This record gives sequence, structure tokens and C-alpha cells, in this order.
Amino acid sequence: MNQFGVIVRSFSNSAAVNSAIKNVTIIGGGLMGSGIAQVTAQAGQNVTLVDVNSDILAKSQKSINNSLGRIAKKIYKDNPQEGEKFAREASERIKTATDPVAAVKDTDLVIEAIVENLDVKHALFQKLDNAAPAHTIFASNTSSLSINDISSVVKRKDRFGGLHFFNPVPVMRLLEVVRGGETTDSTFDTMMQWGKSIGKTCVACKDTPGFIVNRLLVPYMAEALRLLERGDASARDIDIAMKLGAGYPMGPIELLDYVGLDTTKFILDGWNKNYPDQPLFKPIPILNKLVAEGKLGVKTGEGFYKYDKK
Ligand SMILES: CC(=O)CC(=O)SCCNC(=O)CCNC(=O)[C@H](O)C(C)(C)COP(=O)(O)OP(=O)(O)OC[C@H]1O[C@@H](n2cnc3c(N)ncnc32)[C@H](O)[C@@H]1OP(=O)(O)O
Ligand SMILES: NC(=O)C1=CN([C@@H]2O[C@H](COP(=O)(O)OP(=O)(O)OC[C@H]3O[C@@H](n4cnc5c(N)ncnc54)[C@H](O)[C@@H]3O)[C@@H](O)[C@H]2O)C=CC1
Repeated sequence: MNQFGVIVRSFSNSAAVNSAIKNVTIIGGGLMGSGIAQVTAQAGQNVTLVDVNSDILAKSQKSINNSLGRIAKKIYKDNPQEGEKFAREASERIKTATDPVAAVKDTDLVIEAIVENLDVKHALFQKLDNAAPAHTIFASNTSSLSINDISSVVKRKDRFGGLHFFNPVPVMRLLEVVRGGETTDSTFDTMMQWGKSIGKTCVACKDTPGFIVNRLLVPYMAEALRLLERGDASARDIDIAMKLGAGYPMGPIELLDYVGLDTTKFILDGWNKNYPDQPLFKPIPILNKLVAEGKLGVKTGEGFYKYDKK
């Protein structure tokens, strides 16, 4: 299996990792849900991707097909026909739906990737808990909320955990597997095994704010904005500095635009509310202003920088 979760014999000698999970329902077809749907389908599993309307789902399918095309070109560079077949078959494994309750009736794993808002996530999981089979594991891709807080509204707390992916999902190799307070060993092991089955490198983490990556990355991006606000350096120079001086693939301000300014604001606001004494989590006026103006980064065509609308 290669790093894209695709079993290609000529690319690797390692055996495919089996998982008890065959049918996966992903709720939220935005930036992250689309990527999670794609990597799951690439690994040969059946996916149902759910969002609030069919226009959004059509956009998700378009971005999945674009990404599959890029990956197919890379791994089947000497065999374009095989590449087309791979992309078509993966795409066909993804069904779309607008009713989350019907979409979990026959599924082994539900991964929630909707807006980073506890009340909205609660309303969704409450509905799903009664509808999904008893064995089904629920997971959230939350960036910053507590898994215990999210799972507080369901009965299946033992079959609930965090599966935290990174953007862009088809390229980033890490998956943080998060154990909530009541997650059983069996649920945790199944989630780990599933992560491996889709080609990700899994790390384990407790239910601590930001898990591993965001606890380090979000304060770093916030400090970059404070540097910018103080007028100590321009956005472009901060980005160049961290790329050429620290070897990061993107500078912190480019990365903020890439992640979505609304998502980062949600994260900081939530942590500031829970940890008011932590200076690293304080609100950042320049970030709040852009979000209020609807400039959310790459996805809206403008954030700290401007982008061509796709
Ligand atoms: C907020 C949270 O909760 C957690 C998070 O996600 S935090 C954010 C984590 N993500 C990061 O830190 C991303 C940092 N950036 C990067 O790693 C890189 O800039 C990047 C992979 C995004 C793009 O890489 P790049 O070299 O700048 O651009 P680009 O040449 O377009 O892409 C590199 C490769 O990835 C591929 N690629 C990029 N995006 C892709 C996508 N969505 N689908 C498929 N392939 C993709 C490209 O085809 C390209 O392949 P080749 O090298 O074979 O040509
Ligand atoms: N943006 C990022 O880099 C990362 C985000 N995350 C987390 O993933 C989750 C999703 O983030 P993004 O994909 O960036 O957001 P997004 O805004 O791109 O997509 C969210 C999608 O969920 C849909 N949605 C909202 N409520 C819904 C509901 N009740 N039922 C069905 N669909 C619903 C929206 O229509 C939208 O398409 C958030 O919890 C975020 O914190 C995790 C890792 C990285």
C-alpha cells in the first residue's frame, strides 16, 4: 500500500491492512469531509457522503474527482488507462445523500466533519444515535472541541472517539486517533486499524485541547498574526521567513488561509472561553475582522491573500 492508501503492487511490498469497517458514512462534504470520503474510497471501502443540499454535494464530488485525477496521474504515470480506472472506481464507491439519519442505517463507522460548533454537532449525533446499528462507531474530526463534550449527548460513549485528519487529506499522511474518557480498547483498536487500512500513519492521543498537532500549530499561527498586527513584519515576509528559515512547506499566514480563517477563529474562541488565563488563546482583532467580512481564506477567494476563485 502506498501513502495514498492505494494498493499498488509495484509501489510497495507491504501487505494491505484489513479493517472490520467496510461501510463508512461521512457527514459534512466540505474541505475535510470530501478528503476523508476520497481516501476511504481509494482504500476500497464504500462511502456515503452527507451534506445539507445537493449543490454542496456536487461541489464535493467535483473536488474529489479533481484530486483523484491528480493522484492517479502520479501513481499510474506510466499507465494512464489504469489511472483512469482507479479514479473512476474510487469515485463510484462514493454515494451522496442529504438525509443523515437514513445514511447511517447500514454503516460501520460514522465520521462527522461538519462545522466546528458544539451545539450543531450535538444536534447531529443525537439524531444519529437512535438510527445507527448498535455496532457502529461514531467519530468526530473536530479540530479543537473535546471528544467527551461532543459524545456527552449519545448513549454509545464506549463506541465514540476522535479521528482527526489534516488538510489536504489525500496528501497529509497523519491521522490522530483520540481516546475519549469512555472509549473502550476495542473501539480504539478498531479506529487505529481502520486508519492504517486507509494508508494513514496513526498516532494516539488523549482528549486534550488541540490533541497533538493543533495544540502546537494554532498558537504558532496566532503568534504570527500578533507579529503582523504589531507591524513587526509583513505577511509575505513572515511566510518567507518560516519557509526558508524553518523549512515549513507553507508560511503560517498562508496556512491560516488554507485551513480557513473561520475554523481558526472557532478554535481560538473556544479555547479562550475555556482557558481565559492563557495569553496564547486571546482573540486576534485582525482575524476577527476578516471573518466578519466573509474573507475566510482560499475557500472564499480571499483571506490574508487573494486567490483565483475555482
Ligand atoms: C486545522 C486542523 O485541524 C488540522 C490541519 O489540517 S492543520 C493544516 C495541516 N496542513 C499543512 O500544514 C499543510 C502544509 N502545506 C503542505 O504540506 C504543502 O504546501 C501542500 C501539500 C499543501 C501543497 O504542496 P506544494 O508543494 O506547496 O504544492 P503542490 O505542488 O500543488 O502540491 C504538492 C503535491 O501534492 C499534491 N496535492 C496537493 N494537494 C492535493 C490534493 N488536494 N489532492 C491530491 N493531490 C494534491 C500535488 O499534486 C503535488 O504532487 P507532486 O509533488 O507529485 O506534483
Ligand atoms: N479546515 C481544516 O483544515 C480542518 C478542519 N477540521 C475540522 O473538520 C470539521 C469540518 O471542517 P471543514 O471541512 O474545514 O469545514 P467546511 O466548512 O469546509 O465544511 C463543513 C461542511 O459541513 C456541512 N454541514 C454543516 N452542518 C451540517 C449538518 N448538520 N449536516 C450535514 N452537513 C453539514 C456544510 O454544509 C459544509 O459543507 C470541523 O470540525 C473542523 O474543525 C479538522 C482538520 C482540519
